[in-house]
Amino acid sequence: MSKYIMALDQGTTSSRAIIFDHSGNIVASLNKEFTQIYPNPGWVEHDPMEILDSQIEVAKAVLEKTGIKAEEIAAIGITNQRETTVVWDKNTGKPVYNAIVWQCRRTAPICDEIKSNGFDKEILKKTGLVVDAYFSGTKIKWILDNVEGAREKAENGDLYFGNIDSWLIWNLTGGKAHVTDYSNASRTMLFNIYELKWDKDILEYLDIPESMLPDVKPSSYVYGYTDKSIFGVEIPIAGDAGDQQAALFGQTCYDKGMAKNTYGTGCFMLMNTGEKAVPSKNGLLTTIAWGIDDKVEYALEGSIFIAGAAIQWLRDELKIIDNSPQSEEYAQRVSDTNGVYVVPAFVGLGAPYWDMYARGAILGLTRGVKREHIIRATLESLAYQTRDVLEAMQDDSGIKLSALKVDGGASANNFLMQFQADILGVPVDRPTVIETTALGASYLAGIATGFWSGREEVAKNWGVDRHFEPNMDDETREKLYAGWKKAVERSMNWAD
Ligand SMILES: Nc1ncnc2c1ncn2[C@@H]1O[C@H](COP(=O)(O)OP(=O)(O)O)[C@@H](O)[C@H]1O
Ligand SMILES: O=P(O)(O)OC[C@H](O)CO
Repeated sequence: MSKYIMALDQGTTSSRAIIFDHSGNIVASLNKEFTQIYPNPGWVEHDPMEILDSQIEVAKAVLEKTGIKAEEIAAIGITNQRETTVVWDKNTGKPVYNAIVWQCRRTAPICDEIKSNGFDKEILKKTGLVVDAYFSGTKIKWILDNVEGAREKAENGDLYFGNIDSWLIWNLTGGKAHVTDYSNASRTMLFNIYELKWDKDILEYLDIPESMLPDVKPSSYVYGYTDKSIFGVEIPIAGDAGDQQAALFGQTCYDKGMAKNTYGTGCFMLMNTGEKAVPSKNGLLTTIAWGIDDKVEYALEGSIFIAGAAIQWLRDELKIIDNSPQSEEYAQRVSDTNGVYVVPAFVGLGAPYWDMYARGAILGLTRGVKREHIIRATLESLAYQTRDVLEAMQDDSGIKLSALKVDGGASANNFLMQFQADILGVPVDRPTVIETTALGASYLAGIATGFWSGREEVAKNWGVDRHFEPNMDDETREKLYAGWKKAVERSMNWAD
């Protein structure tokens, strides 16, 4: 009777519900954008209640739109913007503060202090992460130190911390399950990715009570059931993974050396490194890909903070395009950027630079520069940033990619994908389903509940929509890329 799986994909800019059938095809999808809150320069917040409401609203609406009954949903898979931090009172269910978003830079001074004490080396060794305001640990500390009464409540055991996955699961199960999965835990900067437990030394250093933290479970596992009041029936919640790890799973990168790049708000390249965690020499992160059947697999990750968000900036702040897809048409009206580079370091730079104080820059402006050039340069910046992390990844892993699998909203842009192949000198493969984040969460939930037998079965669903072959001579490629490196240098170490 149950014919479908529903994925709830809670991203940085929108909450999405997608229903998949047994062949991994999208039956229906709905999404809702929600408010981005910028209280100070470099600060980013979300309202956890708006996130929860928008997520439940699209889940109900997608069922209504298709006429599919809740009984026909075999399981729900959750996937989420990672690192974003919610702290709530477990007695009232109310957040004590807005969610502090992964992009938020407010905890840069805490990170500087960690580095000046040399504790960053210990953190890197235990968590695989470069100390940065990106991760949840310092965000929790900031809330406990700055929200009146929060520390006292936390010490009394009244507060829960969660990334968005935990916040959603706790609410969807009617407050029964306070859980997360290995992939999300590995993004908190509090989880020892080798011993697979919360790290007492880091918790002590940051003064975070362990009682706030969720139980860590596999990524494909029945965490609980939706409260009857939501869909009228109880549906198992059986998949949970951070959105980038879910995309790796949805792209069926199940073997060591397989990699994908997701072009959403940010851009995240992950390579499966199997049962071995590979430390990086080049500013990449070592992270948990997923935990299945009590075993974890690891990945190397290049995290780029601003990708599609730069296209939204062209739309919402500069107002030089009406919608994101229009960027493709404008970019193709000119044959190059007229020497312009856009470095979208709006919230600092992630991999491989890790500069919390870098800020955005437009370089190479002359009087002949038109909006088409700026739009094209903004799109090209996604491809240059990807080359930065691909080079680091190939060096760390010793593996040369024969093709790069892509997905996410901005991978629909053909100009960008062709330029990407050109600037990498590596072919780019776009699959038929570019909503691989949601697909991966569905696979995890479907595998846990027997809807699919396992990875071998779902791997058969992957197919190419379009292959982009590099078509640029080496000299042009290297000249353009050298210009990018020069532009990045100018944007670094800017903010106080
Ligand atoms: N055709 C396009 N060209 C360029 N960017 C696009 C295009 N379509 C969507 N985007 C960008 O992709 C992002 C949305 O992708 P999505 O995968 O939904 O992201 P997220 O999960 O981070 O919310 C937005 O930032 C949007 O600007
Ligand atoms: O919302 P996305 O898809 O850009 O993903 C955000 C990442 O999970 C941040 O680490």
